[in-house]
Amino acid sequence: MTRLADFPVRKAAGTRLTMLTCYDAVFAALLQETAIDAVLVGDSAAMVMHGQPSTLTADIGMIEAHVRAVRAGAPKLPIVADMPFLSTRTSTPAAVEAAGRLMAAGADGIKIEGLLGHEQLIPHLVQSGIPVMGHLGLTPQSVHVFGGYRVQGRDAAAADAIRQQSLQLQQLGCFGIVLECVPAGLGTEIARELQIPVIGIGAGSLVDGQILVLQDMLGLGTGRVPRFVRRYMDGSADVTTAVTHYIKDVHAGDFPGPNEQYADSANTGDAGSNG
Ligand SMILES: Nc1nc(=O)c2c([nH]1)NC[C@@H]1CN(c3ccc(C(=O)N[C@@H](CCC(=O)O)C(=O)O)cc3)CN21
Ligand SMILES: CC(C)C(=O)C(=O)O
Ligand SMILES: [Mg+2]
Repeated sequence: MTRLADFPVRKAAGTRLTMLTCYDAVFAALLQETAIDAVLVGDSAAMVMHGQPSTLTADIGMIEAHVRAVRAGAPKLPIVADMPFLSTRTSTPAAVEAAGRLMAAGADGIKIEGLLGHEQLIPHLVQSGIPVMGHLGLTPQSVHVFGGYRVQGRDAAAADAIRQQSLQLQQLGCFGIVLECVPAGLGTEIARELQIPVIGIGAGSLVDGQILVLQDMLGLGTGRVPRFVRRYMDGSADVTTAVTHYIKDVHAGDFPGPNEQYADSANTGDAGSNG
């Protein structure tokens, strides 16, 4: 595990950083025992955990509850928490209060989608003691502006805008940036230009680290997954098989067995409790 403050050091050392999303205490405890560098309590929780069609319904209370759960399951795991849709857009005091709630819930830093309109907020948060991660390329909170979850930065002008914005995020004090769904060549160039690590998701292999949604890589999703996902487990099939076995065992009277129930008090001499 790596402290968020060490992210730029890790880049300088040349070892790739690994992140996954995490929304709950069970997976947090499992991930803390691996060599994962940090987890993201992403606003993708709205889609993955709450069944919503986009991330727009995530709010500060939702992210805060998931941060609390992850921190409860993993006291030492570095946690980055997403600032949800519009939480940075109404005013600086509102954004500071929202970020403060995520930090108080156990986050070690926060992630903000996009640069434009955040030029004053990002250094203010960093100066206030809150490590900030940037997020460029496909920023899902702008799905309705993009007109879908599409690859970003395909033409020269768009690629240049993302490149300029990544440099600006570095100058504003971000400790790293997530770069989502851009051509691999653009990912490579941005990683080469920045001193802070570029954590890619659909940005090719020549960036400084990778992040995926945990349920996607475990095959626990229900629908279609993006092209950039590699499946390391067939989670949905394993869960269905286990539940099918349980139903079969109950119907057959095989569950519970002798060691999966309690003996009668009369037979054990246990007088029981009257409290
Ligand atoms: N489960 C999950 N995984 C994610 O990676 C994820 C979320 N949810 N929710 C928030 C965003 C949305 N994301 C997405 C969703 C879809 C595509 C997708 O289907 N992309 C097309 C690209 C098509 C193109 O422009 O060429 C693809 O075919 O991969 C990409 C990122 C990434 N994030
Ligand atoms: C996909 C990652 C980068 C994210 O922002 C999320 O899971 O919300
Ligand atoms: Mg997100």
